Amino acid sequence: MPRCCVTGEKIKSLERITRITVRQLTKSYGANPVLTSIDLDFSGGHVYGIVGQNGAGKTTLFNCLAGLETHGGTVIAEGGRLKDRLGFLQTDPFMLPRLTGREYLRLFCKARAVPEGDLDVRNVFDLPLDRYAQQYSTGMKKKLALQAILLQGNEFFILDEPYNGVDIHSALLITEIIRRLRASGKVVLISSHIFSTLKDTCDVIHVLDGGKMAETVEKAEFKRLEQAMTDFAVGNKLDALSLR
Ligand SMILES: Nc1ncnc2c1ncn2[C@@H]1O[C@H](COP(=O)(O)OP(=O)(O)OP(=O)(O)O)[C@@H](O)[C@H]1O
Repeated sequence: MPRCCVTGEKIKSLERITRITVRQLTKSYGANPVLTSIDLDFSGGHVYGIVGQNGAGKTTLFNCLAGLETHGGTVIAEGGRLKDRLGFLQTDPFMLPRLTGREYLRLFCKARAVPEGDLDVRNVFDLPLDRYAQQYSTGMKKKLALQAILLQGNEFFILDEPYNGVDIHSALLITEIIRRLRASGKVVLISSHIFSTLKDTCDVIHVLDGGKMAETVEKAEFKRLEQAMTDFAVGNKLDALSLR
């Protein structure tokens, strides 16, 4: 049967994002270059970390990959249309007023035409689903937004600071979720300002510096990267405080 005749549901199950290729991605705000000639390769079953100082361009890169910003260069996905298979957890997820957590999850499921199932059973973060999501705490909003993109069954996950604001149990759960996404062949891209969270989950860490990809580090080299970052961050700055 030709692919175009299969029902929408079946087409979805055939699609699998196996590889994403980013070439010469460039972004400027006015005359201000923010990302310069970024080349990246992502493949299924891998977790990629992005680190960089505040303002290095991580969120801008994510917005470009998610199609929320115009940019130069190309983002090519093999195996399906990226925007139909992308789950983007933003740093501060936006919640519409007067929408409960349950309605938020339903909206995301409807948007992808996937069954929502029993949301109380699937409420892995124990969120108060019948409260207005806008009134959730920072960590609760983050967990609700993550839950929503997981329910959608996406193939490519961009997690912008997924641990930001969440409690210790949720952080442990998120780490396990990321491991399982990798095990089931998904592509996961994470940014975090806490090195240990990346060390635990990533296969590769990309270092973004002033909008340029400065370094790509494999797992075997994470310790060296952590030490280099610590040396750079601390240096002799604390001498002035006479801390020992
Ligand atoms: N809409 C915008 N208009 C103009 N400049 C912007 C805009 N969004 C971001 N920038 C600039 O682009 C640069 C990169 O910002 P971005 O938010 O991508 O950095 P980041 O690495 O995610 O930082 P952080 O770690 O603080 O979240 C910064 O200099 C920022 O001021």
